[in-house]
Amino acid sequence: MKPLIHLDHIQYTSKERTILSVPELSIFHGEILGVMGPNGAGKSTLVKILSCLQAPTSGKIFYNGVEVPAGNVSLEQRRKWAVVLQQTLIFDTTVFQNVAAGLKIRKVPKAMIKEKVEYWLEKFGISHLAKKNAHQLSGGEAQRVNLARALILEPEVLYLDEPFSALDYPTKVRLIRDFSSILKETSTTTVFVSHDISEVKFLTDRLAILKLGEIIQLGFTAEVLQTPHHEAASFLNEMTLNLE
Ligand SMILES: Nc1ncnc2c1ncn2[C@@H]1O[C@H](COP(=O)(O)OP(=O)(O)OP(=O)(O)O)[C@@H](O)[C@H]1O
Repeated sequence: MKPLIHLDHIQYTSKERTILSVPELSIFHGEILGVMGPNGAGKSTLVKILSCLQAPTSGKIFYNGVEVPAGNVSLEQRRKWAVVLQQTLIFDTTVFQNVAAGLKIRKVPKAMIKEKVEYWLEKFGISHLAKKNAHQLSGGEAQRVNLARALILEPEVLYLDEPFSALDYPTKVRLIRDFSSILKETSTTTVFVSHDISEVKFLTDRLAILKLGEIIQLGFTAEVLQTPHHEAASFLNEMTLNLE
């Protein structure tokens, strides 16, 4: 199977320090790839390089088999993906206008914007908030707006960098359940950075464990979690430590 995205000998160095070194990584159409690893392992750097927010120091990125000029990506190419971060980037206007923002920039006709926004507000269970100022939302509501704003653009790839980490547990569970069915329905190829094993177990098809800028294990999520290799095992054990 031909990958949607392929990294070939990607390195990112800063002040002679290697922050990321990925000899090879393929991401396939419709899959949800989880990325876990300790603080500073290079997870966000990987997402920034995959989404061309940051150019690698060396190496090549292929999208649908075609090399992407990492430092000089066209707007058309950039619009094929959406990035959602932990901090919600909400504009000081209504929820409706927040979700509509990307379509307006793309000059989509008004009637179609209305139809699409209503559809996505409904999908994320926030139709009742359409007229509310988005700055008055709870964290969970704001993250729903953020995700709706990304998915309304029908991105070919969705990059999520710890989008649920600021939410309380029940809010997180409800949002992840809704979000998981939306991702399955839309078959959106997704890269999902998380610190939470249960999130990763529930949402992802494959899992990459990163340590000191290198992928130390990559495989089907259930297999990686059940039979982690030596170094991945010690990281996963630390993740499940409790205070008792
Ligand atoms: N542009 C940069 N210049 C210099 N150092 C950087 C740069 N970007 C990241 N780093 C460093 O690279 C390492 C990896 O950072 P990154 O944010 O990718 O890690 P992470 O795995 O996402 O961490 P966390 O779990 O804490 O969010 C860190 O030590 C960080 O300080």
